Amino acid sequence: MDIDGIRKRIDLLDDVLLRIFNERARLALEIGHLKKGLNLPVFDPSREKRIFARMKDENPGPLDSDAIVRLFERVVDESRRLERIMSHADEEEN
Ligand SMILES: C=C(O[C@@H]1C=C(C(=O)O)C=C[C@H]1O)C(=O)O
Repeated sequence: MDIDGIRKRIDLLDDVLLRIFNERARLALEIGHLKKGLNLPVFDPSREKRIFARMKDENPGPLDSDAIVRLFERVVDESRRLERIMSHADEEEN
């Protein structure tokens, strides 16, 4: 396949990633609301460790383990950021 053809396939995958990143963030926000109601902290390091370990175990490559962890750290970092923004917005409303 030529470069344009491969780029079209990448664009389609990027569309899927965009949807999935946002769906994941929505679920993290739901958890954020529940944790707030239960007075639990946003950051759950043991849960994050389990996510990274599972993704390393399931990783088929060619990305190596370090790359997978870096990518998931970024994704999880953004969910935490969103949870905090939501949590502060709730506080300002009340
Ligand atoms: C969504 C949660 O909040 C945070 C974000 C996580 C994630 O994006 O998967 C995991 C743990 C928490 O630090 C959670 O506690 O599950």
